[in-house]
Amino acid sequence: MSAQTPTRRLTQLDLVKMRAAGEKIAMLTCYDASFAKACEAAGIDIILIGDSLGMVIQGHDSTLPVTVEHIAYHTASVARGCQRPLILADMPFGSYQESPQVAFRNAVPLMAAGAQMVKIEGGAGMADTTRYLVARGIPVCAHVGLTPQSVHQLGGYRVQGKDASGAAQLVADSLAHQEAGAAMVLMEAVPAPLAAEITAKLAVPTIGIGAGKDCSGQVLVLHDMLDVAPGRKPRFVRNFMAGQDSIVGALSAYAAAVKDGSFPAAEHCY
Ligand SMILES: Nc1nc(=O)c2c([nH]1)NC[C@@H]1CN(c3ccc(C(=O)N[C@@H](CCC(=O)O)C(=O)O)cc3)CN21
Ligand SMILES: CC(C)C(=O)C(=O)O
Ligand SMILES: [Mg+2]
Repeated sequence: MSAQTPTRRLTQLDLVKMRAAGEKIAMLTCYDASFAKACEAAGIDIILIGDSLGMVIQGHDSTLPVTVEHIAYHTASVARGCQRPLILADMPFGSYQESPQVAFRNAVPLMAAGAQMVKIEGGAGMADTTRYLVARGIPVCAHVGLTPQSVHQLGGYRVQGKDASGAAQLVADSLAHQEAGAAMVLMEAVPAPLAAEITAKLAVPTIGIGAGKDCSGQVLVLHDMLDVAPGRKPRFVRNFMAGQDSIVGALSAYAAAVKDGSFPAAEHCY
């Protein structure tokens, strides 16, 4: 954007235009106002207030203990810190699975806190919830593939869609959410060729994390790509702090690498 362009929040319509224009969408998780300001300075398009905050902020070993109140608190903090990025809030474990009605009730405080879209995990079985929220004015991003809130059912944080039936299921899951009105589909830890096939089949933008370079955009967990904590990281993480002397520099390097297609490289893919 030029300096003259008035700053306003990106909307789901802007994401559709970006996909159509072939401009990659750069998304990052973020949980507070100061980092939101840094994300904005770096040209990040979408900020996700992820339930990964349960792990990187709260120190739990899964995302399951995160509540609607936690996400709302961090969403309000992020919203105060930036003007341009689209604000996407995760619906946490237990806040939407029971029924579409419960999902709507719990999406309300997230939208009131400043979210423009909410994200729910799950396949075709959650499409009716997407439909219910969308019919009531709440844009939805569907999160398919590796769905961390189901870690105990999946038997760990494992790559999804590796065999033919798993791949067919992921295609069906993504199409079901699009048909139900999802504005965006996020795919986590799926083979790159499968994510490319799904992106080609869908009209809505797709966001990948460990899903190859052919998605419409990419997302990473902020603390992972800044290499805040030592230790083993998922294959899809790249340390963008390396060679940078500031946080905004690292975030800008990430945005640039997403936009020019150099991230993710083959070494980050399944
Ligand atoms: N800090 C952080 N980063 C994340 O990306 C993240 C979270 N937390 N919390 C919620 C989930 C959990 N995530 C994870 C965690 C580990 C792997 C992982 O290590 N995967 C193996 C793949 C194993 C296989 O081949 O099936 C890998 O080696 O990448 C993937 C996603 C992604 N999300
Ligand atoms: C890893 C991303 C996609 C997420 O859902 C989160 O940060 O909670
Ligand atoms: Mg999440």
